[in-house]
Amino acid sequence: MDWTPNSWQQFPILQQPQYPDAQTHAEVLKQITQQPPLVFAKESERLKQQLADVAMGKAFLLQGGDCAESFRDFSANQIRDTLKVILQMAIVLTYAGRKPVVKVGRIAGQFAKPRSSDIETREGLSLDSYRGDIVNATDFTEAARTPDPERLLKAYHQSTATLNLLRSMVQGGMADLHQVSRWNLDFVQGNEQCARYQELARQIQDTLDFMEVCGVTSETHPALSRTDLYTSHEALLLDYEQALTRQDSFSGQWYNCAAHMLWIGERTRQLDGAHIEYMRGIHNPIGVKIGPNMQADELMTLIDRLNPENEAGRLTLITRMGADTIGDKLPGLARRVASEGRAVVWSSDPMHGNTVTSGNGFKTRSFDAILKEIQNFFKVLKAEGQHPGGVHLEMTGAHVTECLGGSYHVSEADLENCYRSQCDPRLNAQQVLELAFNVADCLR
Ligand SMILES: O=C[C@H](O)[C@H](O)COP(=O)(O)O
Ligand SMILES: C=C(OP(=O)(O)O)C(=O)O
Repeated sequence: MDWTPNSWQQFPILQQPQYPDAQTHAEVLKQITQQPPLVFAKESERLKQQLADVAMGKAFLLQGGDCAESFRDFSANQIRDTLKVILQMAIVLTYAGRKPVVKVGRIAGQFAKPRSSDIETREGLSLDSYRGDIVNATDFTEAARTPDPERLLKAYHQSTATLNLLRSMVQGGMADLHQVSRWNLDFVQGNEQCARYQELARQIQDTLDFMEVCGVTSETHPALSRTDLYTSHEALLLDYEQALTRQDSFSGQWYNCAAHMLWIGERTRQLDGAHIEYMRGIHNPIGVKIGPNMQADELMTLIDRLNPENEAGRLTLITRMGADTIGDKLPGLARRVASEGRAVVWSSDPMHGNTVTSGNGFKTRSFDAILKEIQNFFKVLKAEGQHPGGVHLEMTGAHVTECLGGSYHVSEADLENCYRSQCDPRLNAQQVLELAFNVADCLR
């Protein structure tokens, strides 16, 4: 069947808000259709080429950022801190793995959340579940939980402002390797990771000093002072994604211009569903979450639909199976993908299969389970002769206490100190750096 940006409307769809004010919803979508794109097709193609290197084992993918961006926490400092923690993790991984690290943020558009239940009930009152700031608000009142179409426009504008600042920061000097040892390490002071990071920074500085003597500086080699940071989000609200789907004037191909990379969530990847239909037609690099119930035949059909040309870099399979389940479930899938010669990036999301409720009622994840899922991911793929290509993390540069453990030993009692996530628990900056050193050990 021919694909068009709206052909998904002919297919069954899950996880969409029901807007009581349908007219305003239609008007807002029309306005978004007239807004400028956030990214260009050529940038998405460049990311696809870099992901092709990941698929071939020549680079590593780091994808991370907020569970859900929020209107409340939107600020320059928050964007800077998230970027910083992505760059720091990337430096640790680059140095350890001796391979380029492709950096993709869950940022500048990661607003919409799929939920396990459409309804939340508290003390006998049932309201719509919170679905991300792009849809409704967290307060438990009928007004706050009613989907408000104006939020689509607000999310679009916040995404553009976020991306604008990110572009300035990564091109304007913040990613300069010479800065690396000078970055304010407040967030790791006193922690054993601080000494490890400073030692790494010292080694990089030594190398840079040597290169400078040889005439290689940021001026002669701008790559030392700049980097690429790509954006990504879950393509969940298809009417919003459609409004930002544009035809490239050079190639005539369609691209989602709201982000460089989009992924399909575990809850919306039905083979005959609207999300697969939409994603098959856009030419961006795309990801799909692979939970523990995925069967090998189903996975092969999914790959055929989403990447019929077997283009390397087009498709990233993001496993999220649970630390204790991945060892049983992934080998069969990896073997089948390899035996049929499919060029995919394998990436590990160690967050979504390890969510638990703490004794004191917080939705949380333990650092140990997160690390264990990544270690098992590496173990399985190496045993199957496949490249463990990347990690996909919910993380923040802020000092939150949302995930348990790590070398600061965040305990159940600590969770209430700074639990700010509006949906799922994120790793904080210390936990990210600690995880980076552990992933680096896997890469070596
Ligand atoms: O981030 C992912 C999902 O939106 C989230 O895990 C769903 O959470 P729920 O099971 O509380 O709805
Ligand atoms: C919803 C998410 O994940 P999953 O689809 O794997 O549950 C997510 O990554 O935000």
